[in-house]
Amino acid sequence: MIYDDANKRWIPSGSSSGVSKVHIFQHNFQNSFRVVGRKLQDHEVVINCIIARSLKYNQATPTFHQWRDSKQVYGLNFSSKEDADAFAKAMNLAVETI
Ligand SMILES: CC(=O)N[C@@H](Cc1ccccc1Cl)C(=O)N1CC[C@@H]2C=C[C@H]3CC[C@@H](C(=O)N4CC[C@@H]5C=C[C@H]6CC[C@@H](C(=O)O)N6C(=O)[C@H]54)N3C(=O)[C@H]21
Repeated sequence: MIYDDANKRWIPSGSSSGVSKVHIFQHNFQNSFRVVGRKLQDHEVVINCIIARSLKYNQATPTFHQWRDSKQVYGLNFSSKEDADAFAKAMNLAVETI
């Protein structure tokens, strides 16, 4: 999800709401990481953002985590606490590695 600051509400990122698979890719040579999320149904890319060293990852609830970059705030509504924990672990590891 993306936070629509103008209208003070969360909106599904991408063309419609739906379940996506979210990965963290490591770029070997540039020691950089990128979060990419794609809709399960049609593979639409719904999130694609670089993880910066300064990223602060906020676990607002056990299944809703969020972070911001210079442009916007990203939110992930996880389908399970286990998924949320696994993603948070990978995200924090990525931020520490940069
Ligand atoms: C200092 C700073 O930037 N602070 C950020 C957080 C942050 C801290 C440290 C580093 C990075 C970040 Cl990002 C910040 O405060 N932001 C980021 C934008 C977000 C917007 C709204 C308000 C409304 C209340 C709260 C919220 O979003 N919350 C509560 C749990 C709740 C859970 C599910 C998601 C699902 C969709 C929506 C809903 O339920 O309908 N929703 C929610 O409603 C979800 N909040 C926030 O959370 C707000």
